[in-house]
Amino acid sequence: MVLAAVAQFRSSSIITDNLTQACALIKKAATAGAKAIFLPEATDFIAPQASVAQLTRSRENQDFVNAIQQAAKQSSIFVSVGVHEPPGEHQDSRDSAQGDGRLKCYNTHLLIDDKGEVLDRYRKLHLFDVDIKGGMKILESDSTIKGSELVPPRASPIGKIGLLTCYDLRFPEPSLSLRRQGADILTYPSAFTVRTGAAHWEALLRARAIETQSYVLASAQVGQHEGTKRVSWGHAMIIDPWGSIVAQCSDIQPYRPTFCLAEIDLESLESVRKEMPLWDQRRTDIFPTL
Ligand SMILES: O=C(O)CNC(=O)[C@H](CS)NC(=O)CCC(=O)C(=O)O
Repeated sequence: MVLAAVAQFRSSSIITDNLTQACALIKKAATAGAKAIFLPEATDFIAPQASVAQLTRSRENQDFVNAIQQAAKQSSIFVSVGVHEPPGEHQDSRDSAQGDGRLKCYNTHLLIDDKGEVLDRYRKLHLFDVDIKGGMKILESDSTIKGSELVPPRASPIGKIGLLTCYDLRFPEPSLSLRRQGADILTYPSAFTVRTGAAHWEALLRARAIETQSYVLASAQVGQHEGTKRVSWGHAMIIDPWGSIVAQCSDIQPYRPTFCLAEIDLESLESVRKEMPLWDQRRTDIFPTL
């Protein structure tokens, strides 16, 4: 069995501050014995929409990913982290089809190994464009280009990791597809809103764990993001393949950067899947295979 750490903290618009707290958590999780740590969506910064394009292209933001890679290497730990990624170097031809002249970014989930190499780069497929009465109006697509592919699960010391992000949680298709491709662990670095988080966060995470019979690791932004109207729900947690919440970060205020830890037990994952063989029972004669 191996330990995984799932982080919870509040990113501001100061990239260097966010880097400092992320690196401190990486080190601490490694010292606690974790083989992988999962940092939230937008760990690099959360800022007003108007500054997203500029911050995404800033020097500090380039340095951010390099420094996280160094930290992973120094502490010999896998790191999953959500960042704003400028299109360009890794741009694919479909980006231009979505372009409307505005500078945009990808909402990218990076998986970095214990040598500091970026193994995978998943770009959020579903963008959070909503207008909720009593909640928030957010148009993520104003600043963000949607990704165009799912990344196959990646082998790691804690098992095969499937990469998703935040709002993707509401769509069962990518989690079913990742499970079919061999994932043991689904990861949802997030920044849920308070209104939708209170109503849906835990239910959705547990549903994804139960229906895929996989671990679900859900890191989260928490609290009020300075200079914006945004408040994040927190409640970062780890759910096992039976649907039990096996670890959860504190909800005591004032919020401090923190993580929760849980053993990833792939043997019990296999017995859950064997005892209730959902994958052999799927009606692929009636429903399409995802
Ligand atoms: O880029 C950033 O600044 C960070 N990204 C986010 O906060 C994203 C897009 S605005 N948030 C969500 O997807 C929340 C989903 C949610 O709350 C729900 O599904 O209910």
